[in-house]
Amino acid sequence: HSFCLVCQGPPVWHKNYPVAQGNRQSPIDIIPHQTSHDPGLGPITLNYDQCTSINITNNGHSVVVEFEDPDDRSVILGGPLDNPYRLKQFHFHWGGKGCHGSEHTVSGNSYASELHLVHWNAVKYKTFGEAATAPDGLAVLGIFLETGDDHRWLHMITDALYMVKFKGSVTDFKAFNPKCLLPSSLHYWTYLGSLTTPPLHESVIWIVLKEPIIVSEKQLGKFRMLLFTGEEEDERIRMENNFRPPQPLKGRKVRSSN
Ligand SMILES: CC(C)NC[C@H](O)COc1ccc(S(N)(=O)=O)cc1
Ligand SMILES: [Zn+2]
Repeated sequence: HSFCLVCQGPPVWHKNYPVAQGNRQSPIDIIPHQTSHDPGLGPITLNYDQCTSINITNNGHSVVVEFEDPDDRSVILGGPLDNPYRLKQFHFHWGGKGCHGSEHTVSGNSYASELHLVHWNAVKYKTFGEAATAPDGLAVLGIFLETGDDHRWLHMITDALYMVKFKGSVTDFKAFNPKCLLPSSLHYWTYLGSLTTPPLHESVIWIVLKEPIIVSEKQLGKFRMLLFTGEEEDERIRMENNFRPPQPLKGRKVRSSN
């Protein structure tokens, strides 16, 4: 079964996607004391105030909230970025009950889950698809999720998950501003990497926030009621452990904002 990360997952992706064994694959294990502090790295800015989410969908790999991106209404800028990058979608990766599910790890430790806010360089490229194949085409902001108290805004997402239980389902999800999912500090690590699922394009400038957000086990559990399988399939496989393990650093530098 294609979704099973054991039989058809990361270990065999290189057969159809040889770039899986490339020199700038993601995620990676971030070792903080081995990162280089770069005083030239400024802060990142998220201009999400004119945010226009459209829908929420189960694409068989994750749950994705998509945005209208006809102009620079919602952009990330600064930090390692030479241009503003437009918000296209955000999605999550998570584990099974009680076990961890982040993609990036920190000194070998993984978090319960990881949120990815996916942006594309609309200054240099005409479409997301074109940007997704260019070395400076995408900027993904990674935010770790740690279990603890309820997150006061995450319920807006988890309350909608029952509507997109099956692979291929989509439902309206308007006017959600992901700024409410940010931690208090925007300090980050940054490095050059890739998409963490096929086609694994080496087109991502990764910006991983150091501070996790706190969500409850109950909220996280609602992600695990999603299914990898479609409504018409008789097998019902829970969507969990949809994360790629860390990949070789291959000599890359990880920089730290401060
Ligand atoms: C190549 C384009 C057109 N299609 C890409 C496809 O939608 C997958 O897009 C993505 C987008 C983001 C990521 S992650 N986990 O690295 O943030 C993975 C795959
Ligand atoms: Zn992702």
